[in-house]
Amino acid sequence: MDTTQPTIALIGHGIMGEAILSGLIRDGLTPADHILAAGPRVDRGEELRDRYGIRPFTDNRAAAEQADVVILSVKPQRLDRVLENLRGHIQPDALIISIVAGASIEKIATQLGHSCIVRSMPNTPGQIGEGITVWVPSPSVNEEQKKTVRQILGALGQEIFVEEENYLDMATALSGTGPAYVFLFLEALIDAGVHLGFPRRIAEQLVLQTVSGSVDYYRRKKAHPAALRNEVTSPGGTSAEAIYYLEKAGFRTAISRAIWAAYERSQELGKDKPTGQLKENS
Ligand SMILES: NC(=O)C1=CN([C@@H]2O[C@H](COP(=O)(O)OP(=O)(O)OC[C@H]3O[C@@H](n4cnc5c(N)ncnc54)[C@H](OP(=O)(O)O)[C@@H]3O)[C@@H](O)[C@H]2O)C=CC1
Ligand SMILES: O=C(O)[C@@H]1CCC=N1
Repeated sequence: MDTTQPTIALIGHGIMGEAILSGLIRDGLTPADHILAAGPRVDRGEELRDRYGIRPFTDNRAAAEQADVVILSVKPQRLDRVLENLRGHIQPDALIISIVAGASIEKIATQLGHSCIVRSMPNTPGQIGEGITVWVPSPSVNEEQKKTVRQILGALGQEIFVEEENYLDMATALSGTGPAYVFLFLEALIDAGVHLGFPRRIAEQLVLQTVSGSVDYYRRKKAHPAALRNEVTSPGGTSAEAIYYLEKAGFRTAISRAIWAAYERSQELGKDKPTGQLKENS
């Protein structure tokens, strides 16, 4: 094992944990034997070892004790127990990177008894290096460590450094949760195509290329989305008719309210005892 390379421990090796470790290996940033992936299921650890060559652990402490960088990638509801268990088992100069929705730097620092923390919010397209991550460091993260953070998070795609932690709850609502909105929209369009009478395969092809083509067009034209929408919207035409119905159904308001709800939920998840209560009529 090359001792000059940092050792990275992932505490939680689910969807996002795998996205991070696969990105690190794919980009040649970390040799697989420097990645320790901890989680309760032996079969999952073995699956990741066989697929990537990483070192699996079922004991979080054993992994964290050896690591220069500890990445917290468990569900928010598991975090309290995990932090309590890890307290006193982190190297004094280790860097902690959390991707846990809602969990504040202060909460992690207090529960872990460690001050060098980065809070981040990636998203699932990071699994193919096409994600975006927003991150904020605690004051004790030094410049060298910030470089390390950029490299690690860069393995998931783009990364954006921010200085205000409140942006993290906002990013959780917009980009962290964002793929869920996009997939729901894709699903709704495909189902509408099938409802019209298209075979599903053709509806999927039409929707996928329309959405990806529109995104690429927007990226290249650098025009306001409303200007590009107007290009499609002839007076008295089909687009004007469809958009009238979407606006009448409260399309924009529904999206805006959904994102505010996700933002508030992210703030709630950071509280000591996050609940799973559904807020009816809100
Ligand atoms: N999914 C997403 O789109 C995004 C998620 N996040 C954040 O990433 C974090 C992980 O989410 P995600 O990867 O989706 O969730 P997963 O459920 O896929 O992964 C969580 C992993 O943690 C493991 N685990 C459970 N308990 C412990 C424990 N005590 N110690 C160590 N590992 C444990 C689970 O094992 P087992 O399955 O055996 O229980 C599982 O492998 C969350 O905090 C979430 O907020 C951030 C951005 C995007
Ligand atoms: O639903 C969730 O809690 C996570 C956080 C970001 C995306 N999904």
